[in-house]
Amino acid sequence: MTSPRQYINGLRVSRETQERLQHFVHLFKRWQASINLIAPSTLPQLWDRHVADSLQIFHLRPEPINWVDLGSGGGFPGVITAIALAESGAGWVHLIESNNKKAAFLRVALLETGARGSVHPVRIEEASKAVPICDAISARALAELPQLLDFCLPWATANENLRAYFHKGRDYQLEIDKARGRFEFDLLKHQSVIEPDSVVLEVSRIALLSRTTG
Ligand SMILES: C[S@@+](CC[C@H](N)C(=O)[O-])C[C@H]1O[C@@H](n2cnc3c(N)ncnc32)[C@H](O)[C@@H]1O
Repeated sequence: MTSPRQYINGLRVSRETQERLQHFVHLFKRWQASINLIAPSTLPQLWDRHVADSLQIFHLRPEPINWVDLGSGGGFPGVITAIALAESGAGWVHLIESNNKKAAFLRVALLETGARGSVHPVRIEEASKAVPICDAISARALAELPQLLDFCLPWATANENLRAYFHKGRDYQLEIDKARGRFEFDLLKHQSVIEPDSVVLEVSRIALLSRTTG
């Protein structure tokens, strides 16, 4: 897919959101020429592989809430979620990205698309000091599930209704099994609308069992 349309991989998108997404893609391509925001080989599939993949998360939880996106990189899914929220005029996405060049891009992208979000150029391990409470966490292409759950703990402790959304590839069951050894959590698996083998894991009631690996 090379241009936005009303349905992006079956996910409905309003004209206003389409226009903001189109502007984001335009900016993204300009910045990608000078800093590596994504693997260059995936640039031709920017809409399907990155934008639509990110939109899946918003479609699972479209109500205006306080999000934290860990390791936002070039803005997937954090900026896309912040753009999707813009129409409602409520809710907010906190983008956590420690790389200064990427953080600079994210700031420009949020500003120029009128998205509802802000950038925190800090390590994830420190981020709950800047954003102590949230309703939802997302992370894509960042780490295996046990590490992601570890990152979520400060927010899960502060809000027992926290839900986290993680894009995962075909080896997701292996990661779930590893995580079960260290954490208690409830889990829903959503089949990806982009990649047949992939899922979005929705995790809630996250609690640490043990810090040791046995
Ligand atoms: C592989 S990229 C994925 C980016 C984006 N989520 C995506 O799906 O395209 C991981 C990003 O997380 C950031 N990152 C990794 N570890 C981090 C940490 N501990 N604190 C803050 N950012 C981190 C990196 O700088 C990088 O931009």
